[in-house]
Amino acid sequence: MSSHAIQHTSSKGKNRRLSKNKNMSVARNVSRSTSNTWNQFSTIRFNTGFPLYCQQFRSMLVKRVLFSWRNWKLMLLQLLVIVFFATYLLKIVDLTEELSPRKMDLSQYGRTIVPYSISGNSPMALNIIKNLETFLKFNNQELREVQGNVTNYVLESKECHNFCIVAFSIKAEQDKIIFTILFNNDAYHSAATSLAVLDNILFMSLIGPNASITVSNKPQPLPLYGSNVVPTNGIQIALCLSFSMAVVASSFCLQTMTEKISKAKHIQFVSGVYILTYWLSALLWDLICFSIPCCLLLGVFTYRKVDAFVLDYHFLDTMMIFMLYGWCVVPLMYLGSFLFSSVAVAYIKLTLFNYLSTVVSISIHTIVQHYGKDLPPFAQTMISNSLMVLPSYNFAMCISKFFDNYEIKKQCSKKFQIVYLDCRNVFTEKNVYSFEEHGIAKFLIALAIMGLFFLLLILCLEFSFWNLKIFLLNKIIPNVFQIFMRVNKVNTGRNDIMSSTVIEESEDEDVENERKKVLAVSHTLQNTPLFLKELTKIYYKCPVITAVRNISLVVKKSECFGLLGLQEVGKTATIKMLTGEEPISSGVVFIDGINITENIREIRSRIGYCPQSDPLLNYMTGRELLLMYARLWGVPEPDIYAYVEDFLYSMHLETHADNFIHTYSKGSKRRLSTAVALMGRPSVIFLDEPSTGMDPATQHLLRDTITQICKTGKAIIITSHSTEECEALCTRLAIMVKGRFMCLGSPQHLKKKFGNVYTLKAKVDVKKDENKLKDFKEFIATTFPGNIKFQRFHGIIDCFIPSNEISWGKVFHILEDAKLLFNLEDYSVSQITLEQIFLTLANIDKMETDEKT
Ligand SMILES: Nc1ncnc2c1ncn2[C@@H]1O[C@H](COP(=O)(O)OP(=O)(O)OP(=O)(O)O)[C@@H](O)[C@H]1O
Repeated sequence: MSSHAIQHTSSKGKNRRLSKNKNMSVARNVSRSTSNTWNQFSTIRFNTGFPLYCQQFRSMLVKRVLFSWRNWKLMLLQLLVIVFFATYLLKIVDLTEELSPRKMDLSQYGRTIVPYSISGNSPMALNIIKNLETFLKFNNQELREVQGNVTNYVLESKECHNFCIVAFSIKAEQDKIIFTILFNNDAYHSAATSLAVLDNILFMSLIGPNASITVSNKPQPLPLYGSNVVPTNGIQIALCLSFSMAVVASSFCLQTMTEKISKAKHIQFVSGVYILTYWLSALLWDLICFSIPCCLLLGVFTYRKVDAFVLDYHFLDTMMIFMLYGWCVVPLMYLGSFLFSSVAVAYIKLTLFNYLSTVVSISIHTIVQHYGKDLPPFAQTMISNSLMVLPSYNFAMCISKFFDNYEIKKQCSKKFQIVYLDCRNVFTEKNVYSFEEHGIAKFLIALAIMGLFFLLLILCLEFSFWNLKIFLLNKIIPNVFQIFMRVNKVNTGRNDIMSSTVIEESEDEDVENERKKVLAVSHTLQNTPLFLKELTKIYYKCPVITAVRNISLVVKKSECFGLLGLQEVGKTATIKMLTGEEPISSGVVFIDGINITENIREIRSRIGYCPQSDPLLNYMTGRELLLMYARLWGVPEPDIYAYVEDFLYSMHLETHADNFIHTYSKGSKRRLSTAVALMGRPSVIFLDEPSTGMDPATQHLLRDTITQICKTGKAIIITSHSTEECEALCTRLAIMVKGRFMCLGSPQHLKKKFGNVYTLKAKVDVKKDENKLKDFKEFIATTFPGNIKFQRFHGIIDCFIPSNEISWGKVFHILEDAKLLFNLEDYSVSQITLEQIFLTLANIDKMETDEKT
């Protein structure tokens, strides 16, 4: 069956490429082929149970892999940022615990002036001055002899104030020479440098002009702080990694957010994907992705010689810490994505959250450790335990303590131990995985438990989200609103804000009959594909918007029902309620006998849905997307390629099948979204303006496809602005105005019912007499009594006159007489079309207003 379908498809595709102008004949061929195709589909045995679960898991995993693969530039950029930051920050921290020595020589200060004064006459003193001159010349310094006391010169010379670091006073007496060195107390290390200069010239005087002494200032290792003498580098390393980790972790919200915003997630659930499959496959792939930057960080540790994390198989421990952090933080990012409605905002805010939560939690931890001794023990425990809710805190603690533990053991095993270290056994022999103060066991366990908790929270939210939403939107918000209204009424004396929800208006006979039918035999009709009773949708904004008002309807198998209406009349709101995108405010909806409010998950696997905006995954090709949805529905693998090929063909998409969706035109995207909605085995298919942006040939093709699908027993609900489309497709339709059905019935019925009307268009010459227009209106109203609706534009009157008992001849006779009487320039009378019925009913408010004026 399948291979036959593919051959059939390709030959037809070739025909179409031969001539662009044969679109209509192609459409007819398609009609023949699709009717066979849809019949063949009804014989496919869809997978269920475990095979379906595996198939769905596979398709969800493939989707994630494609997202990462196709966004490789973004991923690469992220990896580079992570490696760069980690490498750079670890360099700043300088982990070689011994600080580098600083040379104590004058050239460190640039070119300086070295003033000296000499008194007395001694060959030795002269030799020393000579050596001083040689030494300073070699170091590019200026030697300057001053007369009198050098101290006075230093005090009085402005130049010396800025450029003198060292000054000499040499006093030769009978049996001794007195050297006095003055050093600039404002400059760092000037005392040591001055002595180094003196030592050098004395050494040169003793050994010879080539002798020299290099003096360096080399600090001791940094003292180690804390009650139990714990090095501080661990915390610094954790802080260095925190930014990289924040960037990586928050990137896992990207795909989830994209799918949520484009409604692709909703459509995947509508296509039957299990909640568990959706999230577990996402988590599995994201953890695999998370391991890549972690491996790179191990490389950075090796390069920066952070031995604690790599030597002696410690890279395995480090990897375990990283992966446990991933397990915990990735579900948290998924949860975070529930809060936002923009991908960029979510990414930035979650990155900030991850980074700041590390910095803040470590700061709190440090403050409590050093200054919290006055706090009662239970308060200390409570603070540190509450911080353990944060994945970033647990991760930072694991990294810090793991590093500190290794370093203490390393330092204590040296022959000469650092004086500040406490190398008692209690600190050196403790296992790093212990629950003691230096151990990381409790943080690892916290990461594992919190990860599981976040994952369960996601699943709980997904399972109970619908009920929560119903509770919030139908119980809490209306009550809060009522209270607000009462307060408002008391304060302002007004009572008009809610009044829009309780307007009682007379109803069309057919609409009323449908309601009566629904109310009378609701128990037997509930098993039909779609059953709605008194469906209402209220948006609690200011002012309150009643988007859908008490509509009742039954749609049977093989029926295509059209919702026709102008913009903002409640078509999409109705569809959103019927597909579980939004909860109903009041009323009852049954799909296949299942109550939508009580069992939304069961409902989702029985509907197909094409929303108004295309719920597509732009990084996939059309074929990949349809393959994914076919797998979600459980189409068996041997049939799946032919199945998808037939959908591509029936939607005229086979030439674009292997192009990325982001390159598709609006019309092609619409066709692909429609194909997604028609796939699988839903009982009811909802198509919200499916033909928007399609060319006429493709619209024709779509109509054929929908007609054929209807014949297989599915019910289709379609919203449209086009009467032509509804007339061609729908077995019944309703025209919606202000959230209500204005009329309901088959296109023929509506034409018959509203067709006993003539449309009269007349142009009155108002230049001669402006009152003629008004007079002519009154004349029409009295001559053709009944339901006359007027529209007026610049002297042209457009109105409907009842055709009951008035023949064409009589109408023309009356109008010929009126032509002279009312200065008619021209007029025409014709039979009303469905479009005019639609426009008349849809515009009824505007016309009523016009009529009053
Ligand atoms: N989420 C919402 N919050 C508040 N008001 C809303 C919301 N969604 C729809 N509405 C309001 O409900 C009314 C009906 O909107 P709806 O989207 O159902 O119109 P529509 O008939 O589908 O129009 P269109 O043909 O343009 O899609 C409008 O007044 C709209 O502003």
